[in-house]
Amino acid sequence: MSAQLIDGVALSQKLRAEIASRAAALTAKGKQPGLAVILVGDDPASHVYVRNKVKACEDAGIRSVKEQYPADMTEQALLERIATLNADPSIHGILVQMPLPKHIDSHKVIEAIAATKDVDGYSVLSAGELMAGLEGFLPCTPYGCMKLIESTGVSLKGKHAVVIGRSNTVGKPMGLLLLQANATVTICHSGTADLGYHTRQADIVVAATGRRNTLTADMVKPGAIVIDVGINRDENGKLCGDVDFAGIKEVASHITPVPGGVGPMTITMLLMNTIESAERV
Ligand SMILES: Nc1nc(=O)c2c([nH]1)NC[C@@H]1CN(c3ccc(C(=O)N[C@@H](CCC(=O)O)C(=O)O)cc3)C=[N+]21
Repeated sequence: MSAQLIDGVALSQKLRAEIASRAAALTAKGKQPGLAVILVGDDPASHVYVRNKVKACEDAGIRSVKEQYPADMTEQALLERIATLNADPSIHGILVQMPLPKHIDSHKVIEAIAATKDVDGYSVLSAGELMAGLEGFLPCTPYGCMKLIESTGVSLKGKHAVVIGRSNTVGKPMGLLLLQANATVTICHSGTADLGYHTRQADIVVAATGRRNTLTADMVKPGAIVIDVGINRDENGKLCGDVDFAGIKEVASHITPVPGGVGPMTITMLLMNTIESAERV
């Protein structure tokens, strides 16, 4: 292996230690940070993620309130729960785990969360703040990816960054953050004609398609940084990302593993946003 591993667990540990000391300082002033996590339905992956988030809060001294509801919960009931949490001064962040059951309009739910508590950074206001270059809550996954890239010590200025994927939660905000860091940005997606043509020019590739082997070694410029946002299962049920790790690690200069890369950092930045929210009160 020639590439250096970008270790999301190690970076998370370092950042979570800082988060824990900020949480302790707030708690000493009688303002312990609090995060509400709402889970509707019984998607098994969602249960794992929510459990990890709650555990991470506990470890950092953030109070977490987990609310679990059946898949047939009405949209109205969910909106009422959010209204109650909006008004609760002990709660500084509200996260509604996605995806929601089909009969619930997730856009409406996200917009119901108080702007001051949108620690996921999913609301139209948070998205607009990022677009306008204003301070606001950054979506946790792209925020974590920026921290992972920063940790390599490589400056983004003048570099060509290629994002694969255009989701509202990852691809689009990722492109904006890279742009803000003075990279030249290309956003590729399922309609891109020749993906390899673009990625071969990239100094940094961020893969966020939710599809295994989206990026293979022949598509990577030697010395590139590769960030893998994917969480998929291979034919043996083993967790894997969007990139061919085994092949690309021989070509890239730095690469994130799955698991142990972007996933833990997503949770870390959620904790960070919750602390920032509590400090603003
Ligand atoms: N409102 C909302 N906010 C989210 O931030 C959100 C969401 N909904 N819905 C689902 C996605 C997915 N997501 C992950 C977080 C951590 C890991 C993570 O910790 N992964 C571990 C592995 C965990 C495992 O073993 O399955 C790792 O990559 O090392 C993965 C995925 C947050 N999401």
